[in-house]
Amino acid sequence: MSQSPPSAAGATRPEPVPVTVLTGFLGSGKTTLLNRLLRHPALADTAVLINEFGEIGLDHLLVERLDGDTVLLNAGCLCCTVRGDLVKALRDLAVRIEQGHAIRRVVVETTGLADPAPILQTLMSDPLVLYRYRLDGVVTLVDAATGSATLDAQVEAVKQVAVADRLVLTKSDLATPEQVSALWARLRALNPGAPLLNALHGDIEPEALLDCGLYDATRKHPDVRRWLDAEAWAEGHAHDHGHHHHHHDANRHDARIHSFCLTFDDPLPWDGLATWLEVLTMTRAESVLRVKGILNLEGEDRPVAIHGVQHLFHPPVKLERWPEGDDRRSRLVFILRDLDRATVEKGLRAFAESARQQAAIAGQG
Ligand SMILES: Nc1nc2c(ncn2[C@@H]2O[C@H](COP(=O)(O)OP(=O)(O)OP(=O)(O)O)[C@@H](O)[C@H]2O)c(=O)[nH]1
Repeated sequence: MSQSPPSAAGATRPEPVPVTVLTGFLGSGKTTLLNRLLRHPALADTAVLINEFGEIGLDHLLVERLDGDTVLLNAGCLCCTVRGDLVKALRDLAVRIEQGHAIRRVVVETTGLADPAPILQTLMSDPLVLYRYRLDGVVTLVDAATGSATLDAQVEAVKQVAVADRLVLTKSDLATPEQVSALWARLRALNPGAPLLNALHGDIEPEALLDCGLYDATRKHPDVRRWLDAEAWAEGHAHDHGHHHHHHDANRHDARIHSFCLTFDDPLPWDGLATWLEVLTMTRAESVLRVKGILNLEGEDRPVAIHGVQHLFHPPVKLERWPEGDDRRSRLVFILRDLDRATVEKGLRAFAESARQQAAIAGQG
C-alpha cells in the first residue's frame, strides 16, 4: 500500500467498466439468475465471463445469450490457474472496448467451489485491469434448502457469504419458513452489511444487485453511506460475531469469521495507518478477507476511501467531499477470519499513536 495519500481522483482515466462478481455454492442458482438478468435492458452491453471447475466447461452452454461477449474460463480453479485467464480475458475485452465495442458492464460468474478472494485480487492488482475496470460488487447466492448444511461443511461457502456486498437467497420454495428464517439470521450474523434479497428461479430486479460499489453509474458522486453501510455494524452488531451466536447454532466456520466496524473520532495519520495495514496484510494475509473504509486523515480536508482483499489494496481514492451531514469520523469495516477485533483495534491505535509521536518529534527538530 502506498505510503502517501492519493493526490487526485481519477485524472484522465477513462470511465472504468463496473465488474460484478457472481458467486455462490455449487447449484445455488447462479446460471439461472444470470440468464434472467441478461434479458433485462439494464444489462444490455454486458460481457459475461464464466469460470468452470473441471476440464470441460458446460455452464456456458446453459447461459442462453452466448455471443462474442461471453468468455469461458475453464481448466481449473480460480485460486490457481484461472487468475491469469481472467486477466487475459479482461485485457482482451479492454482492447475491444478501445476499438469501440459497446461494453458497459462485466459479470464474472465463478465456479461454485471458488474462494472469491483471488478474483477480487485480480481486479485490484493487474495495472491494466485496474485502469479499465472497477469492482462494483460481489453478489453471493445461497440456496435456502441446502445453504445451512453447505455453510457447516464448506469453509469456502462461508467466505463467499462473508465478502458479499449483496446476499441472495435462492430456492426458498424448497425450504420451510423456519429454515429460511434460521438461514437469514445466520447470514445476517456473518455479514451484517450486505442487504439480504430473495430470488425465486432467478427472478430479481437488476437494480438490487448492480451499482453497489462506491460509484453508481447514474450518479456523479460516490455514495459512501450505501457503499460502506457502517451503520449496519453499529446497530447491535458492534461486537465480534464470534461471541454472538445465541440466535442460531454456532458453527466452527461461522465462529472464525469476525466482522465489525471501527470508528475514530480524531483524524488519523496516514503513515501510521498505511504501515499498520501493511504489517497486518503481510503477516495475516489469509485472515484479512475484506477491508473497506472511509478515512478522515490528518492534514486532509477530503475523505479518502480504501478497499482491500487479503494482502492487496485498491489504490486509495480521494473523494470530492464528505457527504452532507456526515460526522466525518473515520470508519473502517473489517471482515476477518481467525483474527479478532481487539487485536486489530489495538494494533491500529498503537501504529497511529506512534506515527503522531514521530511527527511531533520531527516537528520539534
Ligand atoms: N425450485 C427452485 N429451483 C431453482 C431455483 N433457482 C434455481 N433452481 C434450479 O437449481 C438448479 C441449479 O441451478 P443453476 O442455475 O444451474 O446453479 P449454478 O449455481 O449455476 O450451478 P453450478 O454452475 O453447478 O455451480 C437448476 O436446476 C435450477 O433450475 C429456485 O428458486 N427454486
